[in-house]
Amino acid sequence: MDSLSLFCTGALLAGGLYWFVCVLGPAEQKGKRAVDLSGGSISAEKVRDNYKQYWSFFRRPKEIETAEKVPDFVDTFYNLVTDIYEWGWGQSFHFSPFIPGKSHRDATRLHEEMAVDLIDVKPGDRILDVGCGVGGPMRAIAAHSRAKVVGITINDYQVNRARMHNKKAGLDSLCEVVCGNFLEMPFQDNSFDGAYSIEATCHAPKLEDVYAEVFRVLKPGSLYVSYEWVTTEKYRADNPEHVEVIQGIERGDALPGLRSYSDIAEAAKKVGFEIVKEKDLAKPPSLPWWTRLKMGRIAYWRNHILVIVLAAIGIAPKGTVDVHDMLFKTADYLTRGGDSGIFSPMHMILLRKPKEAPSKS
Ligand SMILES: C=C(CC[C@@H](C)[C@H]1CC[C@H]2C3=CC[C@H]4[C@H](C)[C@@H](O)CC[C@]4(C)[C@H]3CC[C@]12C)C(C)C
Ligand SMILES: C[S@@+](CC[C@H](N)C(=O)[O-])C[C@H]1O[C@@H](n2cnc3c(N)ncnc32)[C@H](O)[C@@H]1O
Repeated sequence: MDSLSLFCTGALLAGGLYWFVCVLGPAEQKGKRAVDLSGGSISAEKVRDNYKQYWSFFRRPKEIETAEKVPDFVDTFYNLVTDIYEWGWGQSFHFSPFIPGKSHRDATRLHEEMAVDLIDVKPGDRILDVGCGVGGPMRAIAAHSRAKVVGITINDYQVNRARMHNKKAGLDSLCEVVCGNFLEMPFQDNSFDGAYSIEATCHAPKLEDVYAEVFRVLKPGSLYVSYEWVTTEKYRADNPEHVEVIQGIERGDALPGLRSYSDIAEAAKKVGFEIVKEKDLAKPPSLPWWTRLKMGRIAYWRNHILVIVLAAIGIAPKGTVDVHDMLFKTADYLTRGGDSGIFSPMHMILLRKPKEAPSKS
């Protein structure tokens, strides 16, 4: 081979690699590139060990049942997955029903705006985002309602990402992000005009505990809406396939145990909320929320090859391949949960803190 053909072959290979990594790599809603994948606040060399530690929670079920350990385990999970989520999904870490003729981005935004419309918020009100991720919903909701949104997340890497995105979007005067545990929130009693949680309270070992905290910080008379992950009325605990799917969802999404749809209102009433409305937003006429996951399978294969290559050449932390593999399998369990109708990630409950405390007789 003469030097000209050698040069051309080299240039072609380099161009191909650039295209594969930098053009195909980024997510639909850009925020992260494959070459920037990290282990969140975990140093690159510790990602694999933390991944193993994450799995050990499931090998010793007694530990995961120990409620105090759950927030740490959830924090580790989000260190491992936050960059991959942003890269492959965008800045909103939740699902939404498919809407014909609308992009995923628009369908996501509409699902978020519905939450704030339900809690009847006025410009200037102070509202709480319980489990805010990197703030995709918070920014959409602040821009739509002009309310001041305070988000809380257990994961400090997400706090930094969310603050950076808020600034970039010019919404940092409306959006504030706090690192903390939603089971013991660093906020005063009766200090919010409304609250919402989008696919976040499923990480609480006991739903009553997080609902009680939201109840405490809300002003009397104000509203709270939550989109809950639940098993539906179609779930049968004696069907091995159902059990496999639900356990697969729990393991791949850091859940201490999925709740039944019928437990949600009970938990809310126990802490003092009035139930205003309850509806599974995944039910017809809504179109499947899992379409995007199902359609994305080819892209996820490509992503997997990319992650293997990047880890092999030392750009991505070694354990990223294991984490990506776990998510790949999780996507399949979620799709099966959706197809069979035994699982919903959007069981909506709208609650009011009564204007007056119930009288003690
Ligand atoms: C509410 C939660 C998270 C919900 C979703 C945002 C995420 C659940 C599963 C995730 C993904 C699965 C497959 C990944 C794919 C293999 C990768 O190449 C690109 C990212 C994925 C699509 C990733 C994106 C986010 C999810 C859809 C839980 C945790 C309570
Ligand atoms: C699936 S993400 C959803 C994020 C956001 N609501 C969205 O839709 O983009 C769940 C969020 O809940 C947060 N979370 C889970 N357990 C928590 C806890 N105990 N305290 C505070 N945040 C928690 C996670 O850190 C993460 O930000």
